Amino acid sequence: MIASFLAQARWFGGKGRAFTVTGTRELGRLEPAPPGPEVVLLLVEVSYDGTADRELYQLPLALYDEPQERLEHALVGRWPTAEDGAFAYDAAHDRAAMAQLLRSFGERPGFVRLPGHDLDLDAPGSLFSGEQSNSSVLFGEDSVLKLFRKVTPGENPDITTHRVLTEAGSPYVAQLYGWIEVEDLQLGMLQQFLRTASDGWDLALASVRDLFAEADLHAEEVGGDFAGEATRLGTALADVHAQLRSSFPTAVAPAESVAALMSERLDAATLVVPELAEHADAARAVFAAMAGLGEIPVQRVHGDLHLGQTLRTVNGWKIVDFEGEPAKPLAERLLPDSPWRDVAGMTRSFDYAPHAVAESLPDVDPDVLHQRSVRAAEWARRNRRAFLSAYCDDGALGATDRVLLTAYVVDKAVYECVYEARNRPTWLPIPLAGVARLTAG
Ligand SMILES: Nc1ncnc2c1ncn2[C@@H]1O[C@H](COP(=O)(O)OP(=O)(O)O)[C@@H](O)[C@H]1O
Ligand SMILES: O=P(O)(O)O[C@H]1O[C@H](CO)[C@@H](O[C@H]2O[C@H](CO)[C@@H](O)[C@H](O)[C@H]2O)[C@H](O)[C@H]1O
Repeated sequence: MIASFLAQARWFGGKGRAFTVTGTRELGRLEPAPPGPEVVLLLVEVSYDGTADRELYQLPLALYDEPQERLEHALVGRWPTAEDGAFAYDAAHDRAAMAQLLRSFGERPGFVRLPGHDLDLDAPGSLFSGEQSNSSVLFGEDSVLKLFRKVTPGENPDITTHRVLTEAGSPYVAQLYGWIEVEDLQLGMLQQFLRTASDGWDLALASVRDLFAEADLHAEEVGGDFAGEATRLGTALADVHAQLRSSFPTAVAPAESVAALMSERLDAATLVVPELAEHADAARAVFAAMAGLGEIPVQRVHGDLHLGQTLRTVNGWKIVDFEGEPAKPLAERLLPDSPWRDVAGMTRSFDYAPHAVAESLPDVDPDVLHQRSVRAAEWARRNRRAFLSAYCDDGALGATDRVLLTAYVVDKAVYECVYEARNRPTWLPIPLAGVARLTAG
């Protein structure tokens, strides 16, 4: 029953692989506060058939004696109890269960609350993003609880990075209010709800649509020009990187080993996306150029930055989700990395946005298609330049930085090919064309 629930959940990372649920463990129970349910903090172990791979997922359950029609879509199955067996629902979808979780902050061991914010413990909860790697529940207009779905023992970088930036007073993140920690598992993160936020990805798409609607104008001439925002994003990222450099350990890494990892990732990606093979030699040449750079500085970074991880508020841009690439093992996500990885992530996003809009438009004659692709490239170039220039504090990118950035951009586009093949196959052409362009000539 749990296996079939997992298989259809967007946040389940094992989609497309044969797996078995090899264990469940209760991490705790929150007593019912009638008419609310009993909440079981459940950990599910998943093993992938024919491999030694194992993963842990958090599936908090709301147990009710009677079926709950309003929660039908979140039914996990029947759960054994002393009596007949309860109806078990994914608790993230249940307001009453989430209210119990919120009220536990500062009350129950493991529900850690940071000072500095008068938390509204009675705010009503509603799931506002169940379609991501994790599930986020909004409490009134006060706070957001992100329940981590795939969990690994040890530090969760989303919590520790937010904590450091909150304590340093960074204006570029939502303030951390607390977290849930049971044994050595960090299960959830409670933070400031950014009430006035607009998603950076949505704003970028709106800007591109504005450009496409004005056949005779250039990107800088349309009302929805995004370059000012791209500039502010560059400033925000530079500031966050500087803060992370001063708060977490820094080091240097041999460029040769980083380049070797990129090549390995390319080999693995080519098995999933065979179309990458024709660009593999050119991509390896990009990585080889980087390998010759000696040692490169590394530090705590975001790790999976793209426009969808940025929110525009009345108080400027905020960066969210410091968990790193969802597919990477935790140990790897905690390692210091090059800040160019984040810059590359944004660079790729500036390429994605115009091409995602172009892909969504109905097919038309070749001249229009050509014109659209020229204008998509123009939008991407303009915003990439604005972002980079602000990131470098209006200075130009040095030759070494350019080589590094190019390698990280290619690496990111290769990663995206695998991500799209697994999650949104119709979008695969976007990063694939990116790899082709980046490695051409
Ligand atoms: N503090 C916040 N306030 C308002 N919205 C937020 C906040 N944090 C994240 N979001 C929104 O929720 C979405 C999911 O958050 P994110 O941290 O990226 O979760 P996931 O790990 O599931 O991808 C983001 O795209 C953003 O739009
Ligand atoms: O937000 P997540 O941490 O789950 O990141 C994953 O999903 C992203 C898509 O939601 C994916 O981003 C890719 O698509 C974006 C448009 O939807 C685009 O802006 C990004 O540039 C592109 O990488 C991300 O790679 C993946 O890790």
